[in-house]
Amino acid sequence: MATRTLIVYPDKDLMIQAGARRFVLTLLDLLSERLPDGGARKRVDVALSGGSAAQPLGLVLSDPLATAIDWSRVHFWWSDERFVPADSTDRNALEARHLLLDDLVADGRLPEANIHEIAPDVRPAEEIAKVTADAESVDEFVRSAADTENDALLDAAARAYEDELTKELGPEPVIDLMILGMGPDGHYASLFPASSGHHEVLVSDRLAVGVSHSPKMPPLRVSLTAPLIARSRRTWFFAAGAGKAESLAHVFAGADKGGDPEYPSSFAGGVDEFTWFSTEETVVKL
Ligand SMILES: O=C1O[C@H](COP(=O)(O)O)[C@@H](O)[C@H](O)[C@H]1O
Repeated sequence: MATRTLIVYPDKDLMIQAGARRFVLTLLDLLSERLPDGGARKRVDVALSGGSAAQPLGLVLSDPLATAIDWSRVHFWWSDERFVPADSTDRNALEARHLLLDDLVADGRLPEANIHEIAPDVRPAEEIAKVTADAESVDEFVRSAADTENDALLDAAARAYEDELTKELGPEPVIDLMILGMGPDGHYASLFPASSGHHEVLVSDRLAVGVSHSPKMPPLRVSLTAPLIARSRRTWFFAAGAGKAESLAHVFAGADKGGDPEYPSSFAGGVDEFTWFSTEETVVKL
């Protein structure tokens, strides 16, 4: 495991700009890397996240070095996804498509087949609205029927993603560059604190899991699991804002003790690199 490195910028804007440059240069380097046998690396697998960790993507194409990237050898995955319809603005994949991927696909640089999205919710809108309401019903029978339906769909989506990961990357998939964000409660991907009733961060026998009743909206999600995230070659965290200062301190303290389910980001890591990018106001409690 790589030792944790912390980089603290004066503000979020600089963190995002530096993140975009670092992303371009890292992709270029990974694609140009010579393997021990002298051969070239065939592909680079990147996992994206939503929210602030996605923001650098919007600046990538303005970097002059971006034209040197052979995007046909880059594959995109997600650390987590909101289980909503494909055209919902809540989709992390849609956000990344708008920020970067659509342009690359449109001009033929990135094959659509290199974009590995987690399945969306394909139920009709009225059915989603009804099941969503039922899942919050005071009637336990109604609530349990809604949960059963949602959980089955989430599990099917998680298993389909596991199948795609193993089909593409073998039985022990490893992501080359894992890009994560940390929420103010210390969650990463869609792995939430234990006190919110969630224990998915402790799941060790799956590559991806379904998450229902997420404490952050929308309530249905699919997430990569902690062991898969922790064995990524390079892992980057983006965490900015005074509202994340308390959690960041707990996450670092938890990580030093092997992980704290109350602050799930404490379970993350990287094999060759593990770097946190943050801002002055976010590190005040460290
Ligand atoms: O809901 C989510 O939140 C986390 C953190 O988002 P941030 O905007 O506070 O950085 C994000 O990394 C994850 O992908 C997303 O689904």
